[in-house]
Amino acid sequence: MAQEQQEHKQIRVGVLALQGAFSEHIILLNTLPQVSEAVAVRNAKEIAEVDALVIPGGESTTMALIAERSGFWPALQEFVHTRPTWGTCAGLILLSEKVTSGGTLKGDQKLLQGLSISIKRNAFGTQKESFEAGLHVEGLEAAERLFPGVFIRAPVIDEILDTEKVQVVAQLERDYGMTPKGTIVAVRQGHILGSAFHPELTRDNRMHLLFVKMAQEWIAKQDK
Ligand SMILES: NC(=O)CC[C@H](N)C(=O)O
Repeated sequence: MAQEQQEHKQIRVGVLALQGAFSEHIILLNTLPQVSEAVAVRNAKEIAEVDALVIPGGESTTMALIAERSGFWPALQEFVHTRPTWGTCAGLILLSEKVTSGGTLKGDQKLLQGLSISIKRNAFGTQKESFEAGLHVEGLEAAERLFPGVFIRAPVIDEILDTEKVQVVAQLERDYGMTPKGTIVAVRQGHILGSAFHPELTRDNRMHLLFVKMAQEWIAKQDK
């Protein structure tokens, strides 16, 4: 597990807990000394009390539906557009600007749209086609040690819509079935990070550290 010296103020991180793999994120975030506390976020009141947000994997359509029906969607969208946010898998889908294919809802899926990318859902097939891929991740601590990318009914980023704003953070190192080497699986745009894989399902907290440091730096710049 990665340990780092404190440079910035500790942050309180929320994990969207409407559905999906949120507890695993909370556990890994709580291993980091940079995090004062990681908590579940389910409504507008709770989101107002965190410095940064993680949107976990799960089912993007279900999460959107719950957020909308409970009246949480506007506060969630406002947060995503103004504060550090990281989406993993279904979270990445929700953060994208456009969904091109895959799944049942296709073009009319409700999205938070913080990342100028287009997404293909379920790009690798069904749950059975889940796999683990070693990844080089830009900015990761001890980057020579590949990150274990766990892909479960994962999306891929099929197009970057704004190449000036969006930075590629990880790509597949080889072909996986029909999905070719070089396919983009993690990106960053300003205060938003997105990954197609599930770092919360590993014992490696380096992606969480990467996000938390990114959030701390971004917050420190805003406070200046
Ligand atoms: N593991 C995941 O988060 C899968 C994402 C899911 N296929 C979706 O479309 O939302």
